[in-house]
Amino acid sequence: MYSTTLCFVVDGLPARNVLLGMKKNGFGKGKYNGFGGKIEQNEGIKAAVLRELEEECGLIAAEQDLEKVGELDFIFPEQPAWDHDVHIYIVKRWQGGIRETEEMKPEWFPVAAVPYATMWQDDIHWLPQVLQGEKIKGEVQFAADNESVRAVTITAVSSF
Ligand SMILES: Nc1[nH]c(=O)nc2c1ncn2[C@H]1C[C@H](O)[C@@H](COP(=O)(O)OP(=O)(O)OP(=O)(O)O)O1
Repeated sequence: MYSTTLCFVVDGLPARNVLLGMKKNGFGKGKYNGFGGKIEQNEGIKAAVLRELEEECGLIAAEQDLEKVGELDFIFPEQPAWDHDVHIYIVKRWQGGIRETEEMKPEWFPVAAVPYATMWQDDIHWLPQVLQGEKIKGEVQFAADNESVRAVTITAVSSF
């Protein structure tokens, strides 16, 4: 099981607007998501969050501006090599301008218009809570098509 990061850029918490990226290549291509990717060997989790944020949408933030809001395990019973966990963060303060990169095309969405139909199918089960300011932990198990959700368990947690 490998570890990844996922960072949502918001204008406050509860969020009114969230920055999502349309993934242009690789895992999750064609889906909107927060910014993130694999944590490299010997890399701290927050350092990985900041590296991926800058690589994917050009924004520069500091470790103290990152707020951990979630931890999920993604399980693919038909494709165990894809099993991974994700450390989810929110950032409300940043520097630099948003830019499209080779990996992602960023776009702001009002929270009421988050494009869940064009996102990973599990997101509707936990992202609304996160954008409201809740913290969550859980597990998502995918079906045989490695896309549909077979089972989801999400619990609210008070802190990380
Ligand atoms: N079911 C799911 N729901 C979700 O919201 N995000 C998911 C997800 N499954 C994976 N992700 C996120 C986690 C992570 O930010 C990203 C996948 O990262 P990967 O590193 O596997 O992909 P990349 O193709 O970007 O590879 P690298 O650039 O080499 O890290 O997608």
